[in-house]
Amino acid sequence: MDPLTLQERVSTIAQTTTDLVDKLRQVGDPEPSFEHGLPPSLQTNACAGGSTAAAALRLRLLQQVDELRAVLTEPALLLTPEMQNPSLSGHAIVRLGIAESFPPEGTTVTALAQKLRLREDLVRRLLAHSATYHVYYESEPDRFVHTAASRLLAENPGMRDWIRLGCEELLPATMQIANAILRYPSSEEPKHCGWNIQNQTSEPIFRALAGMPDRASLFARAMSWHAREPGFSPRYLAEAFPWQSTSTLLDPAREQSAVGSPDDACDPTSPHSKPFTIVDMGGGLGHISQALLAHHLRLSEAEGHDHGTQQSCPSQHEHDNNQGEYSARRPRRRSVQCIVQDAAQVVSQAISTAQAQPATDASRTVEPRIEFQAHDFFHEQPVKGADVYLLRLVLHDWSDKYALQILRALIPALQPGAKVVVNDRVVPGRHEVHYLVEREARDYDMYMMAFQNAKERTLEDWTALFGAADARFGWPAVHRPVGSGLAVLEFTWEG
Ligand SMILES: C[S@@+](CC[C@H](N)C(=O)[O-])C[C@H]1O[C@@H](n2cnc3c(N)ncnc32)[C@H](O)[C@@H]1O
Repeated sequence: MDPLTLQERVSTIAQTTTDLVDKLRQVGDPEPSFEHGLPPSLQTNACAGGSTAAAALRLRLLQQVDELRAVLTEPALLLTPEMQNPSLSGHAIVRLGIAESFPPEGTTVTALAQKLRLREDLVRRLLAHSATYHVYYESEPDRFVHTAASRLLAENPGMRDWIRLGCEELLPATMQIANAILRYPSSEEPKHCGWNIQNQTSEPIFRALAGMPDRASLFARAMSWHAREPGFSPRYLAEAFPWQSTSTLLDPAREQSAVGSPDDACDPTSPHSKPFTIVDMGGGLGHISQALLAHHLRLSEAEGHDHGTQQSCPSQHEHDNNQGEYSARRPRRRSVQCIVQDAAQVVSQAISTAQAQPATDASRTVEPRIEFQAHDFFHEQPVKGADVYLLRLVLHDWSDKYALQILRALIPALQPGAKVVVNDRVVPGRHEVHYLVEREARDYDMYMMAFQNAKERTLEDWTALFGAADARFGWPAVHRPVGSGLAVLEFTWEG
């Protein structure tokens, strides 16, 4: 426990504030405000840490202010935040259509209530409650205008879906965690969790939702919005991805040799002449594979290669005549192909979504390198000998019992040196990070517990899981991109 006095806390807050303001001035950004929200240099996932110096200072300030606030709060109120939160009015504001009907220029309560055919006093009370959380601002009696938060609510359907998902599915399920544990104390079954008790069904959530199209659709929309949050951008994975089949993230010398010489790339008998194959297991609609391929194309272009596809190999004559020059050239990157696997119905949706989208230059280059394949990851992996098997936000959906089954079903496909890349949350260890950073991961751990009897994992949990699946998975290379909510763990199959 931190023994700082109030005066010391305030002094550190003042110092961090001064540093932050200086940093914003240096980059020419305005200060944050309720009206406009955060300036560009601060727009990152607060709890994942900052990708800029200003964002890191903002995170430090939030932590210091949170501690000051908590130390000044009555313990009884620390224990009952659910009794005081913006969702008390926010959910109704979303469900009743107030959020999207609120005009950009602001409105009187009377006009808004008439437009929505709602009782005026109810609309007034909902907005007034929300305004105490800086969502709307009462600029004069009975007239409200937007803040940055309410504008986001008005303009962004994904934000509204996320609020509904939280209030209608997540929170009610967490309130049944204790009942689930009492009823099934040692179960690892997905159907024995809070969500099932709340919804009085013995079907695991995703199977049950298949029979509830409206709720399934809300779930899918909210999750895909959440996945686009800055801390979940696929670019973090793309940048940390082991692009060379035998490289490690931490060993540039090996990485260099693994790229292969130009001769390797052009020798059909060399392993470097085959496309680098990524199997994106539980890859949904293929959005992560698309991002990986687009990143790889940029890498190849930056290195002056022809997208890494048709590698322009010299003729024997050119080769003989230009041996010195040729050897001095930069190594080539292998071309990349992705195989996106998911449940059959998701794969059909992925194919029809891809066909419905208008072709762009980027999609014309990326899409031929993506193949969709229906595959249940509890059954033996059909794609043998790929370079990378990617599990992004997949294993956290499953208890250890089922995560082990997924990993063991993969083993027959693995060749020595193959990578299994996990892009998932790593719950920080004790005192490893500030508690606000840990809190976010632990909040999600509670949701996973309530949903599928699943879990978020610490690094020890991840290594123990892979070790229990098979000792040949080895020790992971761990990459924690700054600003990302997810880590990249790279296990190399030692075969
Ligand atoms: C949380 S989503 C992650 C999607 C994607 N990897 C991403 O990072 O956005 C989990 C995915 O696992 C898929 N899934 C669930 N059970 C599966 C199974 N038995 N076999 C294959 N895919 C499955 C779901 O359909 C869903 O697309």
